[in-house]
Amino acid sequence: MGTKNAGARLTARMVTYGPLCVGIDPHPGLLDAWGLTRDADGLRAFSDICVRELDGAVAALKPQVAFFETYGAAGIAALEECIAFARAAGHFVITDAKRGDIGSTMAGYAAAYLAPGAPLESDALTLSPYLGFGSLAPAIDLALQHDKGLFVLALTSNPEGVGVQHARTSAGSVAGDILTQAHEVNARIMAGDGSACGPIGSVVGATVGSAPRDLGLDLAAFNGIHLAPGVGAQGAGGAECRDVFGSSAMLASVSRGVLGAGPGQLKATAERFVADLARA
Ligand SMILES: O=C(O)c1cc(=O)[nH]c(=O)n1[C@@H]1O[C@H](COP(=O)(O)O)[C@@H](O)[C@H]1O
Repeated sequence: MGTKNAGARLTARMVTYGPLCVGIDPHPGLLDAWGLTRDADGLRAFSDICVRELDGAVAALKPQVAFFETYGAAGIAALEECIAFARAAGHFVITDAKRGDIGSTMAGYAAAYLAPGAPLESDALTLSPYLGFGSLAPAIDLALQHDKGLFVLALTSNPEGVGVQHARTSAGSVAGDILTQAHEVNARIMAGDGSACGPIGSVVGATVGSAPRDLGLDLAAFNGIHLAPGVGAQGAGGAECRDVFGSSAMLASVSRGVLGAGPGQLKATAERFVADLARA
């Protein structure tokens, strides 16, 4: 194990570049708008532009696998190239696959994205804990073994998540239980490596408004990074991030809000989001 866990490494990047992650989400309409083809060549060109223009501008890049899977094997090959190129350029890559399964199947997903040398090896992976937080154990074990990061869905940015995530449990709420269990894993790792932040982050949408308060959650007490999608196209900005997260360690995630600006404008647009977050 290295000297700094993935959460601590990402924290250092957030200090250097600001708390912004840009999603590489090659929507078909964006491929059209960028003058690219709706195929693997288009995905490859789209990814290259994102990686090059956002070099030295953001703490992390987050390729969303769905937009690559659409094109089958050729799309997955483009995703492999996207991740490898971004990591080689020095980016911290959070692959957004929202994986969640059980036992050996979960282990398979984890190996795909977190094992050193795997074709899709990333710095971190998004996970869905809605088959039970404990079902994520194979991914957690592999992530800890190889100093990778995980982002576990807690309070997602979409309104449909409420019915599941706000459900009450004996200890509080489903989302609260997920944060608690992630916190416990982080505490163990931080005790071992002396870091101020653990490798298991959460996903809490910047659009969730008063939900954390309503559920009695103290996001600032969490010992990992909150990945906060919902900024930009889904309506949240710096002010909403401040209201939801206060002084928490928060990494705002924007896809269309940056990508919509088009080639040549990605860096300047990302910098405007960083400035808005800094003001808030
Ligand atoms: O895990 C995510 O990144 C995620 C979680 C969530 O609660 N909401 C959410 O929108 N996302 C992802 O964040 C991105 C949001 O894209 P934009 O709405 O275009 O900024 C998409 O790739 C979503 O899949």
